[in-house]
Amino acid sequence: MMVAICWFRRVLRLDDHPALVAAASSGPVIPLVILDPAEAEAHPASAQRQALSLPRLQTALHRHNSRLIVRRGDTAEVLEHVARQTGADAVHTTEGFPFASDHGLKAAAERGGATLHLHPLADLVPRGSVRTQEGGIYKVFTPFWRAVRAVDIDRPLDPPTLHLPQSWPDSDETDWPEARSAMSRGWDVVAGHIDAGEDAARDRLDTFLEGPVADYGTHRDQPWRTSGTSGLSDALAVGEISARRIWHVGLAARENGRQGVEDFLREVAWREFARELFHESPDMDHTCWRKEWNDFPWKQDNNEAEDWRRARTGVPMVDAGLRELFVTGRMHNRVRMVVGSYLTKHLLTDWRVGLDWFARTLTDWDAASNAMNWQWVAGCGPDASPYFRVFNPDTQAQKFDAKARYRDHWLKPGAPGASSFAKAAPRSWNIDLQRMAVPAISLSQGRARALTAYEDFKE
Ligand SMILES: Cc1cc2nc3c(=O)[nH]c(=O)nc-3n(C[C@H](O)[C@H](O)[C@H](O)COP(=O)(O)OP(=O)(O)OC[C@H]3O[C@@H](n4cnc5c(N)ncnc54)[C@H](O)[C@@H]3O)c2cc1C
Repeated sequence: MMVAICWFRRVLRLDDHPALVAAASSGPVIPLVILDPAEAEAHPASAQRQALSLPRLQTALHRHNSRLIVRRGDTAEVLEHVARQTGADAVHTTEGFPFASDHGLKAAAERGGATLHLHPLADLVPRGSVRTQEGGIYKVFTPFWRAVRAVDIDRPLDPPTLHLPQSWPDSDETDWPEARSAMSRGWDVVAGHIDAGEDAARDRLDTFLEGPVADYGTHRDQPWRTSGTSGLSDALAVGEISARRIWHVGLAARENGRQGVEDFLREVAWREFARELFHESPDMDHTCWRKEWNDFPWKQDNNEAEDWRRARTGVPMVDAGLRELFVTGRMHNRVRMVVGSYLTKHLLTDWRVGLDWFARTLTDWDAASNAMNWQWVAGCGPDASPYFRVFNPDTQAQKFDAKARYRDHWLKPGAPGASSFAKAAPRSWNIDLQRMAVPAISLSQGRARALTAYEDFKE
C-alpha cells in the first residue's frame, strides 16, 4: 500500500488537522516536520516556539504508535528528498500563510514522485467565504464580526486513526540550531516562559473558560494581571490549537452559563479579520493598506528606534513593554498598542521598523495579525485608529496599571522582570538598571510634532 506524508506545517497538533485526516484516509502516514534555516533566520523566536512544541508532538504521535520525522534543510529540497526516499505518492499539508509561500512546493513534491495536496487552515471561516453584499471583503471589523457570528462555524475534526508504514525514514533531532543562534538573547530565557504542546494549549483554554473569562471585558486591558487574557496566541500561531476548537469549546461554555465568552470570541475573530485582509492583500506587511500613506514622512530605522528596541526610551510604560517582549517573547496587547503608537507617532518612525522587531522577537508572531495591528496603530490600515489619536503612555499607564505593578515588575532594580531583562540583554547593550534613560523628546512635544507632520501630510 502506498504511503502518504503529512507535513505538519505550523499545525503542530493531531486535533482538527484537515491535512492529517486526509492523509490518514488513504493509508499509512509518515508525519513530517521541516526545520528550514531560512525560517529560523527570519523569525527566530517563532521558530524556537515551534521547536519547543516538537517533543510534545512526538509524544502525542507515540501514543498512536506513530513517529515524528524531523528534517532540517531547505523546505523544497527536504520535501523532494523525503518523498523520493519513502516512495510516498502523496504529500498532504496545510495551505501556507501567506499563501505566496506555497510557490515551488508542488514541483518539489513532484520531483520526488508525489502529488502535493494543500488543505485549508482550520480557521473559523474558509478564506473568502464571508463577503459583503457587494461581494467584496469586509474592511471594517464590526460588520465582519456580525457576519462571522451569523455563520455556522464548522465543527473541528477529531484526530484520525493512524496506520503505520512498513518502515520509517531516519529523523533529525527536534532542536533547531539556526533558531538558537539567531536569537539575540539566550534560548533558555524565552523558553522559561513557554508552555508548549497541544495538551497544554487545551488546558489553558479550559482553565481560562472555567474562571478568568468571566472578567475578560475589564481585565483584558490590565497588563499586570497574569490571567486577564487567555494567553493562547502563541499556541494558535504554531497551530497547537485551532480557532475552530476554541470557538466550539467557547460556545459550549457560554451555553453552560459562563459570562464573558462572547467578548473573548470577538477577539478571536480579530485574528480571523487580519487573515482575511492579508489574504486579500499579501503585501500588507510592507505596504500601507491605504496607499496614500506610503508618502507619509516617517523616518527609517534610526538611533531612537534602536533605543526603543533596547527598551531604553525613558518612557516607563514603553520600556516595560519592550522588556516584557525581550524576556518572554510576548507583550500584553494594550502595551503593544502603546509601544507601537510611541514609535510611529512620538518617534515618527516607520511602522515597518516596529513590525520587523516584533517579527523577530515574538513567539506568537503571525504575519497577518502583526501587519494588521501595526497598520492599525500607525493609522494607515483598514479600520485603523486615526493617526491623530496619539496614545499618551503615561495616561495609559495610570489607567491600566494604576498601582504601577506592571512597570515596577519590569523596571524597578531588583524586581524579577528587571533582573531577567538584565540577564537576557546582550552585553553590548550595557544595561544599567539603576539609571532610567532620558526620553529623546517629551510626550507633549512628541505629540505636537506628530500632529504637525500629519497636518502637513494631509495638505
Ligand atoms: C502592534 C501589534 C502587533 C501584534 N502582533 C501580533 C502577532 O504577531 N501575533 C498575534 O497573535 N497577535 C498579535 N497582536 C495582537 C494581540 O496583541 C495578541 O494576539 C494578544 O496580545 C495575545 O494575547 P492573548 O492570547 O492572551 O489574547 P486574548 O485576549 O486571550 O485573545 C484571544 C485571541 O484572540 C486573538 N486576538 C486578540 N487580540 C487580537 C488582535 N488585536 N489582533 C489579532 N488577533 C487578536 C489572538 O489570537 C488571541 O490569542 C498584535 C497587536 C499589536 C497592537
